[in-house]
Amino acid sequence: MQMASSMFFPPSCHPTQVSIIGAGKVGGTLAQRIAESNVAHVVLLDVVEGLPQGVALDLMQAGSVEGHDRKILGTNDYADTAGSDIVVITAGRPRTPGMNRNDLIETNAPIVARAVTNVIASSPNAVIIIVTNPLDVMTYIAWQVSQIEPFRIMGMAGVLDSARFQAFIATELNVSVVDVNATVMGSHGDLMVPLPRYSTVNGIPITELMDAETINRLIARTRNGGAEIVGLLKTGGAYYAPASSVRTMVESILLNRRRLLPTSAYLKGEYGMKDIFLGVPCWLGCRGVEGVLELNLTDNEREALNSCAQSVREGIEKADAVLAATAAV
Ligand SMILES: NC(=O)c1ccc[n+]([C@@H]2O[C@H](COP(=O)([O-])OP(=O)(O)OC[C@H]3O[C@@H](n4cnc5c(N)ncnc54)[C@H](O)[C@@H]3O)[C@@H](O)[C@H]2O)c1
Ligand SMILES: O=C(O)C[C@H](O)C(=O)O
Repeated sequence: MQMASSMFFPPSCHPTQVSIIGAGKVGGTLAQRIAESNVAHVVLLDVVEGLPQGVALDLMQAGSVEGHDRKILGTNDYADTAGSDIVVITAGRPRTPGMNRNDLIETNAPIVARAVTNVIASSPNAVIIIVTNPLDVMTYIAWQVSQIEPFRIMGMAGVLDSARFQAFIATELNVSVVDVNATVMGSHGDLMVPLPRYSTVNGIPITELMDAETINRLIARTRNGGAEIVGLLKTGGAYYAPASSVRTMVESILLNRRRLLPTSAYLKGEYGMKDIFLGVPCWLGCRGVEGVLELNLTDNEREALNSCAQSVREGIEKADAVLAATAAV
C-alpha cells in the first residue's frame, strides 16, 4: 500500500520532545499530562537514581489503557534530553508550612542555574519554561545563566493563579468554571495582582455579579492559594493544577496556538519596566513568547505591579549573591 503524501504536510520525522527536569510531584504529573495529551515524547530527568526511570516505566505502561503512544524515558543523564523542543524545569525544593517562596532562593538558585546550563548544552534551540520557586526570580536567573534570547525563556505562574481565581469565582457564583475567565498579573507571591475588571463570566465582568467585599475575599484567597494547599499537604505544595497549567503553555507553543496566557516574561519597557521577568498576558507560539499585551491599568493596579517588581528585584539580588558565593567556593 502506498501512503498518500501532502503538499501541505511534507513527510517529517522530527519527534516532538519535551524534557522535564525534576521528576517529583510537579514533574511526574506533568509527564503524565503531556503524554496523555499525545502531543510530545517525554524525557524525565532527576538527580535521584531510579526515580525518573520508575515514574517513566509506570506512565509507559498506562499508555495502552489511556490510548496514547508517546514514549517516556526516565534518566539521570542530560545527554538523553538532547534535541528537546521544550524543556520544563521543576527541579528544586518545594516550601513547607511557615515558609514563603523566597525562603527557597538559597537552595533552588544553584539547582536551577546548573539545570539550565546542562539543558542548553544539549538542547541549544529549546524553549525553556521555569516552574521552580520563587518563580519570577528563578526565571530571571535561568535567563542570566543561559544567555538565550529572552523570548525563548518564561515562567509558569499566571495560568495557575488565574485558574485558582476562576475556580473560586465559579464556586462563589455556583456557575460552570468553563464560562469563567480571569486574569492575574504580577509576581507569583503574596503581592500578585488579580484583575477583577478583566475577569468575566461569559463576557460579563465579575464586578457586575458580586459586591466588592466578596471580590476582595476571593482575591485574598487567590493570593494565598499556594499556601492554603501547602498548609494542608504539609510536606510540599500543589501539583495537579500546576502541571495542568504548564501543559497548557506547552501545547500553545508546540502547536503554535498563540494562546493569550499570563506568563512570567522578560519586559523591555512594557508596563514601564525593563530587565525583569514578571507575569503579564503573552501570546505563546512556536518561538516562545511572541508578544506581550499591554493592558490599560488603573493607578492602583500599576502601583501593585510596581510593588511586585520591587520584590522580584530584591529576590534576584539575593539569588545573584548566593550564586556568586557558590562559584567562589
Ligand atoms: N510556579 C508555580 O506555580 C509552581 C507550582 C508548584 C510548584 N512549584 C515549585 O516547583 C518545584 C518542584 O515542586 P515539587 O512539588 O515537584 O517538588 P518535589 O520535591 O516533589 O520534586 C522536586 C524534584 O526535583 C529533584 N531535584 C532536586 N535537585 C535536582 C537537580 N539538581 N537536578 C534535577 N532534579 C533535581 C528532586 O530530586 C525532586 O524529585 C518547587 O520549587 C515548587 O515550589 C512552582
Ligand atoms: O505554593 C507553593 O509553594 C507552590 C506553588 O507556587 C503554588 O502556588 O502552588
